[in-house]
Amino acid sequence: MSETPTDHRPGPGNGPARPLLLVRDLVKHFPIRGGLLGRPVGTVRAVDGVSFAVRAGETLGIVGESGCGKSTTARLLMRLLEPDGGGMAFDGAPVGASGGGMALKEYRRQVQMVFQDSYASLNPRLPIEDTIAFAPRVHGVPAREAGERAHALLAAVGLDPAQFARRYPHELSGGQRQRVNIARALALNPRLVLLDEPVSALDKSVEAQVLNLLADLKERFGLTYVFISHDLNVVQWISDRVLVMYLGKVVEEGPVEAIYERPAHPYTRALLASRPAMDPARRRTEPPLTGDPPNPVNPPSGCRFRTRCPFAEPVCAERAPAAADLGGGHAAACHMALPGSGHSRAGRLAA
Ligand SMILES: Nc1ncnc2c1ncn2[C@@H]1O[C@H](COP(=O)(O)OP(=O)(O)OP(=O)(O)O)[C@@H](O)[C@H]1O
Repeated sequence: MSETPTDHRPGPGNGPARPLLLVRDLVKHFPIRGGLLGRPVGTVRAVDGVSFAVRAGETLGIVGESGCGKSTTARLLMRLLEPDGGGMAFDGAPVGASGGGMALKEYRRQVQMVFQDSYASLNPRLPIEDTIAFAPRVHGVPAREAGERAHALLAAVGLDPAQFARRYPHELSGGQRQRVNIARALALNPRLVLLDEPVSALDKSVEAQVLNLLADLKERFGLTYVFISHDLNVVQWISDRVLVMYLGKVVEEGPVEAIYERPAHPYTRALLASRPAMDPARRRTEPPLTGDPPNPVNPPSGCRFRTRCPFAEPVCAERAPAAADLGGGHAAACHMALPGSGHSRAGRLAA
């Protein structure tokens, strides 16, 4: 390929509602070792039964406080970590499963990732055109073609190849380095790009430029994004649908308008009330988020948010809430959120 990546925009019979990635009951527990012998003394339940779908052509935002399992989920999706339970299917094929599934090598070509730390993910000893051309070379693309692809991608991310191709990472600004990382992620013509806090380390003005670039590239190449961030404003701007995580669980998901205008889970409501640009009138009526999340080694029984939830009732300690379908693809895992649950607060929370 001498030009930029293939256009993956959905064609006839290939509509945007089709799940490109299906994630079911994903689990990752990290053992904690202690003492001189390094014996297991506990388990961090980083991701604890997470299910969702990413539809072709959409941007799925994943939000939640630090430590809720966003990055672990991304690393599981990339298969940089092996899940302890659950699985994934890409375009209908089970990923990494023996017999008939999609081989990890092919999956890793179709799914690429951009990390927060723009410097750490680039090889400091390689000119950036060689970094971008590296993966295509490994996949057997001839050197000249891989070089042409690198130049086309540099141009696509707004870096003039004549000026930038032979530069090293330390000769670039943070925003320019993140553009190179985006170009590198597109070099194998992926269909899904996982973006883990891709703009969190950038100044606000540069952040806006990189977000606009990501939106343009998505449109131009028909990409699908999973966009992970703790910044609710950024997620609102870029996402079509949003997944809210708390202590290794999905607590709410839905179209971006539903999550931001009609949040149903007390955690989502508190998160939104805590963000800086929150509408002052609404902020006054919402209980703010207080304290830190509990230790994921020993999460609360029942609903994990109950220890910080102003609406918690005895039932919340007794059993974990199932996801209540609120219509239109909006769901919340809260005993109080299900309309018709008969609970006194149901109307108040779902209103
Ligand atoms: N390799 C590991 N070994 C042990 N615990 C880990 C490991 N990686 C992550 N964790 C723990 O798993 C939990 C989830 O971490 P994760 O990085 O996925 O959260 P996050 O939502 O991405 O947070 P942040 O925004 O701070 O990166 C945390 O309690 C974290 O300390």
